[in-house]
Amino acid sequence: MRRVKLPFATQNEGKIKESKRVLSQYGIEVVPIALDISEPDAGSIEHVTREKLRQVRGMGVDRAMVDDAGIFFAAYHQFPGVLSKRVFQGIGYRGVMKLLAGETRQAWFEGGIGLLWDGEEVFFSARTRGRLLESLPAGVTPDPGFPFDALFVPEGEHRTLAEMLPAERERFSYRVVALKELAEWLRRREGSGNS
Ligand SMILES: O=c1[nH]c(=O)c2ncn([C@@H]3O[C@H](COP(=O)(O)OP(=O)(O)OP(=O)(O)O)[C@@H](O)[C@H]3O)c2[nH]1
Repeated sequence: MRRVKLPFATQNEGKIKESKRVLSQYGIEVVPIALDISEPDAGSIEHVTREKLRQVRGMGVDRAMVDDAGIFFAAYHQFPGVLSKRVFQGIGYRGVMKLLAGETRQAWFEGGIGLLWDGEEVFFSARTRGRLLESLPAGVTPDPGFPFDALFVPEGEHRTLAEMLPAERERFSYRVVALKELAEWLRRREGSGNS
């Protein structure tokens, strides 16, 4: 596939780093763009992702990617989900620990990626299951954009996502799964006839 530029409408540094790393392997150059998008505070990840895409389209952009993601605690119903950012900003690790005291630690991440490509809209999604530790492991400095990575141990692992190198983390990242699907879609779309 010839190199393509993919504008990414996000303010989250963690999402930018992860998507650049994955998509550069496919010849896709992620270019962050700052757009003023207001996020609905209810509904599914797919609903919020599609709503972000709708707003981007409304700004006259014809090629862009958006990402919406969140963590879901098995102890609660669809929570915090699309509210993950706001809930964490409000209650921090101390509040999360209180919410989960005496409850199942099972949790999953769910992420949606929306692609707007020459007027066409495509949605990709994936999940990663795991559990949340009862406290932050010693020596881990949480990434402000990905605070739950510091507590989240994916199924089949004993380390948190934050303790893994980026390349190791790829095996467990729902975002990477969705990004790879997006890359394959773009390869099919842009691939033929190009070097
Ligand atoms: O530990 C984490 N590892 C991840 O991989 C991850 N992905 C999402 N999240 C959390 O869920 C919120 C979603 O927020 P979100 O999708 O609304 O994004 P955001 O507002 O940060 O950026 P934007 O893309 O909307 O500009 C984020 O703030 C984080 O708290 C993650 N936490």
